[in-house]
Amino acid sequence: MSPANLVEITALNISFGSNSVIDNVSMTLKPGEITTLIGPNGAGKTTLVKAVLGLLSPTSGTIRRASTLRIGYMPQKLHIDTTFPLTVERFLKTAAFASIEDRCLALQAVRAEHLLKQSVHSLSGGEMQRVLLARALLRKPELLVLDEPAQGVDINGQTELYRLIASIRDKYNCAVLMISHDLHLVMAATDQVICLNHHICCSGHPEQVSADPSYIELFGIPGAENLALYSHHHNHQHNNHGDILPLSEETENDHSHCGGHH
Ligand SMILES: Nc1ncnc2c1ncn2[C@@H]1O[C@H](COP(=O)(O)OP(=O)(O)OP(=O)(O)O)[C@@H](O)[C@H]1O
Repeated sequence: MSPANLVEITALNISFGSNSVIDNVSMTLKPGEITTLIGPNGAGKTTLVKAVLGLLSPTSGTIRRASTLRIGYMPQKLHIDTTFPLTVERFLKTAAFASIEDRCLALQAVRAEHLLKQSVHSLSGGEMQRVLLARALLRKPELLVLDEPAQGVDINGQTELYRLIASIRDKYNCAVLMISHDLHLVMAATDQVICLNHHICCSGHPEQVSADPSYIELFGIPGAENLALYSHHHNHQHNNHGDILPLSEETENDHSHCGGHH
């Protein structure tokens, strides 16, 4: 396995009985790279994520993980009994062995330190997702796996959440693998898009995928137009002081670069 990769998936097949859900999928996850899985309902996105997490075994093919890989997982939704009194602080304590400092740092990273003493039952959709994200960060993950992180979050909150995910990637240099249906919102904050419909229909940088005929066939032209509208052209980068710098030829051609551009 290449030391540059955190996860290497080769010719993966997963079937449930005669139902072939994952068909010959190969992909890699690298530190500092955000990979977004898109695809229609039932395409196998959750199945693929479960396989990456080690919760499902391949029918054939291989999944190699870097030894001692630490994974932080943010579930789509967490059902907490509303009769059970639970503050954010207690909720984070139940999740992983972590010091008070770690819990505060994780909450700071998601800009939710003010919620520490609040009941989890009183949080808004966006606040709850940020607390779930903080919980995933407690493991100091090298790979962060997010299953539809913006579920139940209003449109402004969604944009902010995806920005937050990109800033967490920058800060921790972790890989991010996420499932998303918010195609137009996610495009600006992703390095690699994998369009899955059991097999990989197309993959690559957001701009490439949104122009791919198999993507347009799956999601239609309006979807593609939206993406073109929202897709982010990296025509500059920033130094550590926030000054705008022209792109070097190398970075201009490499949209998966994860340095100071936005
Ligand atoms: N444990 C299982 N046993 C049998 N079939 C399963 C199992 N898990 C998933 N499937 C089937 O595999 C297919 C893909 O499911 P999966 O949840 O991976 O899709 P998805 O792309 O995440 O869909 P959605 O966008 O609707 O969440 C579905 O037809 C589902 O019924």
